[in-house]
Amino acid sequence: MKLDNPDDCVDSDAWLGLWTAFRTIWTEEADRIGVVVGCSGGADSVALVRLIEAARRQTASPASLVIAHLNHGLRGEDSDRDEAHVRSLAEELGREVVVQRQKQSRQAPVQYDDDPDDRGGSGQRLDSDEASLRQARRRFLVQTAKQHGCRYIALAHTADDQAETVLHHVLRGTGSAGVSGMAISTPIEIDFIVRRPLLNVRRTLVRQALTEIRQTWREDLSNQESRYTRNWIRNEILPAIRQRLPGVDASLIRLAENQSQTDELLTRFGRQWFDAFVSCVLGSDSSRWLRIQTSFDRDASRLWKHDHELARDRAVITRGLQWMFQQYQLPMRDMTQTHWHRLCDLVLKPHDEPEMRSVGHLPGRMEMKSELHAVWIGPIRL
Ligand SMILES: Nc1ncnc2c1ncn2[C@@H]1O[C@H](COP(=O)(O)OP(=O)(O)OP(=O)(O)O)[C@@H](O)[C@H]1O
Repeated sequence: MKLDNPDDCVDSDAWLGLWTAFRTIWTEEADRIGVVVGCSGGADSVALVRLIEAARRQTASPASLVIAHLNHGLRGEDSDRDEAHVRSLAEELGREVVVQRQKQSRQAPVQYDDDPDDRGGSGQRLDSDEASLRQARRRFLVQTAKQHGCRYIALAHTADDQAETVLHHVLRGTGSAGVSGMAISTPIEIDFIVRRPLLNVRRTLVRQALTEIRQTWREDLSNQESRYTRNWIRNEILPAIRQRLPGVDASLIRLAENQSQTDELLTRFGRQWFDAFVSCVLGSDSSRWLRIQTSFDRDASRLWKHDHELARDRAVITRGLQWMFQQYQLPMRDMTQTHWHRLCDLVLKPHDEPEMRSVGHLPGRMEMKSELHAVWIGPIRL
């Protein structure tokens, strides 16, 4: 069966169902934008490559589609077979493939704004190993997008991944952002957008569709082991809950949708708060400091003058501070609830003397200072 065009697969109900769900998110506008697709060789990402390829051909779009695979090399020959599978898929489609073999050295974790699994604490060591792999993939995908002039990075997360993510966050303890799960579109590193066009699709539909169109994929057998908390939730916890509450996945997904609406609103206020109250100041030794205005006397904060309560709302300030950390790429991974509370308290109640005083440290060897009408954080390297 030829797979270049979705019309070639009309005899597959599952493929058509998958194509329709994909097309509600991946519009014709998306066809005109260069994309890097992260492909592990697994069912979901193989399907995503096929779908984006079909969309490109349907609209005869010349925009690039780069297939990117990071070979972590953790499963010996099995990893090499995954890589070979991705290479042969790219060759069959006549698309460029970028493969990188990961060096087996530990790199310092880097926080990415949109990775919900990276929010809210360190968790167990194994889980943080898994988070490091995910971060290495993100670094690689962003780098590939930069090198190929692509704006989109497409990932194949499904509705099942969303349900697992939300439950994982709830069990581990999370803020509102964690309960929102993953978004269909998230900006990353200013110039790029992570797209998740399969986020409303169930994993079973993907597999059924691939089987019907006779497209093979690689099965990562290590996913069946429950060593990682994420796999344990996928393999043991969710199936056990489903036996008694068959609608659990839908409930978790709905919870994420509802929460993300509230969360968007909070982020909007948080950004406005940041714009009104935060400025970056060059220190005497050419280091930089962030100055957080705590009074309403600047022109920029006029917006907030008529709504003092909102400007002093803890949730808004905390979100504004988190936005500030993202904008200046400050190390957020090691920030605990206690750090956020401490910062928030300082902003709400700075010292009432005019002299600046050091009032503690933050992760990443940063210092907090407080004075009348302002809190300072730094030094930071830009
Ligand atoms: N080794 C990899 N190289 C490039 N991209 C990857 C790699 N592993 C995963 N991705 C991308 O990141 C997404 C999320 O990763 P995750 O580990 O949750 O997926 P997965 O279980 O490997 O699923 P699948 O490959 O079936 O999509 C994948 O859907 C895929 O788009």
